[in-house]
Amino acid sequence: MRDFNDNHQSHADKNLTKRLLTYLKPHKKRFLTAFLLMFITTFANLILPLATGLSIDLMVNPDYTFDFKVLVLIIGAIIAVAILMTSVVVGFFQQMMLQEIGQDVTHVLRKEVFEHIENLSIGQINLLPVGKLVTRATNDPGNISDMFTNTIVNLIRNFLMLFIIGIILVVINYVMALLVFLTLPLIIIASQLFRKYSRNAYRQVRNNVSEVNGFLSENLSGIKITQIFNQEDKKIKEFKEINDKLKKSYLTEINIFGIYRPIIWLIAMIASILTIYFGVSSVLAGILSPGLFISFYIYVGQFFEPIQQISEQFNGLQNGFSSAEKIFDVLDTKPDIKDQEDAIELDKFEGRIEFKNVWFQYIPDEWVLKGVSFKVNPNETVAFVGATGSGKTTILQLIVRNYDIQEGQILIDGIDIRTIKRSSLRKFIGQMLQDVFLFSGTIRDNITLGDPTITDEDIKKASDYVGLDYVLDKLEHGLDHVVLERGNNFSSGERQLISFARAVVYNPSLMILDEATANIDSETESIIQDSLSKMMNISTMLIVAHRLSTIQHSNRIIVMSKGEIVEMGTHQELLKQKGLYFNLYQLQYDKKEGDIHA
Ligand SMILES: Nc1ncnc2c1ncn2[C@@H]1O[C@H](COP(=O)(O)OP(=O)(O)OP(=O)(O)O)[C@@H](O)[C@H]1O
Repeated sequence: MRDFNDNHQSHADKNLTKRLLTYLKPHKKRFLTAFLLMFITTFANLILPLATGLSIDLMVNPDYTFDFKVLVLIIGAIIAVAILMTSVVVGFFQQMMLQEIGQDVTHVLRKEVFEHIENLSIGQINLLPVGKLVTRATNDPGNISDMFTNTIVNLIRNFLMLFIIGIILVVINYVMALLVFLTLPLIIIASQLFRKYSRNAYRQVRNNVSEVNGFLSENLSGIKITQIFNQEDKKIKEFKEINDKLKKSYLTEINIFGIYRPIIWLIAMIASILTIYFGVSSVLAGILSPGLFISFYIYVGQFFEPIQQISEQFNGLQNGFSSAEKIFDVLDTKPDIKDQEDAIELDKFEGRIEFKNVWFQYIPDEWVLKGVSFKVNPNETVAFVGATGSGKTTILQLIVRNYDIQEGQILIDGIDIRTIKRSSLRKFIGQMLQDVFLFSGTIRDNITLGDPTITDEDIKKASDYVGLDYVLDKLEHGLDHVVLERGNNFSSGERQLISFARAVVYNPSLMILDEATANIDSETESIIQDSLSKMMNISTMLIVAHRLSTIQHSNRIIVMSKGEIVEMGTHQELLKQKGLYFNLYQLQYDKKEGDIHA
């Protein structure tokens, strides 16, 4: 699967544009109105220099009386103020409309990206760097919105201005206009170079921002380990390196802009000087009126502004497109585990589980489970033991269909799990995993996960079952006690108890415990085990535990080694076999053979 690389470009621009336009569709009317308003402000701005020139000509014309000139001046001033005011007001509404559209588009894109990521399989999510995903959900929608709100409209506005000013210049004096146009090749060369270098610089900035985001998100999560192992200086040095790289790329980008803008300004100055030289000569020769010369001069100043902006806006367009590509990459990544179209809804769960010659690999050609077969009957508790990495957790992950197997079959109550709706399957399963995750919020939020149908009474019952009541009693605000990010204000055992209550409150039929009590003291552990065995709705329990005392009383113990089942039986049966389980038990309790049989 792709890792949403920051460099690749694949989508054809046409398709990309088509797809992007679908996000504008709901705002078509507002967008077109904003366009119309843009035309109004553009024309208003373009009229004034011409009006100024014509007024000057009128003022210096001896054919008109003084009173008439004053009257024209007053009316002209009123009209100019009215035009300016209208332009400001219209500009305000145009901006408001565009910004609203931009925010709506950003909002929709962020939502789509997040919803899509939520539906990817655990296997796919494990492969994605969180920092990059954060960039996909924040910076990229922002770039697209900027493209819609600023770039496209202003790009069209600038082309329009360039075109109209060009015509006005030719109409006022085509010889002088040609002189101004002679500078265009220089501008085109400068703009091409600018686009090339600025595009590279921008790409560097993006990659470096992504790298900084990724580094921060990973290292802030792992800060405890950094501190415990005294690695702060090393991490600070590493961060300094990527931070320096980011700063350098920003500075390169700023420098490119810093060079480009004065170059355009210089060319504009050359054009202005030529205009003054030839303009004054033309006025003195009587070919051009003083007023139109001034209009021409102002228009020349205005002519170079859009030229400079167009190059920069092309970059904005490119940024928007490249962000769109990356977002669509995420959105086009199909979840690799999906419900079949005719997937069925489980209406009850009796508790039968069967693995039939299951082969599974996370990575091609690295088999983690090699032909695993076993059966679990209703009301049984089955434990999995074995060395680290032997495949115990993998078996549990497959039962909840976090991954699909490559060969064999997994049956739940005799039904292949690939034909059952995942949500329906998980409804019956309570999972207590090795890595407990708590969300920031309250204890109540963490147990109910926002499900309004779970009452405080349900929570109390679940808490009593798992021994969380002792923890809650100590807290002044009980269930409303605040849980900090990742549950950092609780001990590991307390965190396990909270997530235990979360698993139990949903009344699961199958309970999966993966090292669920590893951080809980033996006394609480036995209370929990007792309670779980009394819970009426739990028919089947699957346990992975390294502490063998935890699983001794299971109906069956399955011993795993290197992805295969090597032994199966009750605690006593396995001890008698004197195989791997016997060795594990001996190692753990440091007991002599005679003691074990006793
Ligand atoms: N997401 C993954 N991607 C690739 N390989 C994985 C992944 N998860 C686990 N593995 C590999 O699969 C093998 C079995 O892992 P599993 O977690 O099932 O072991 P386990 O028996 O539960 O170990 P432990 O007792 O340490 O929890 C290991 O070699 C592990 O490296």
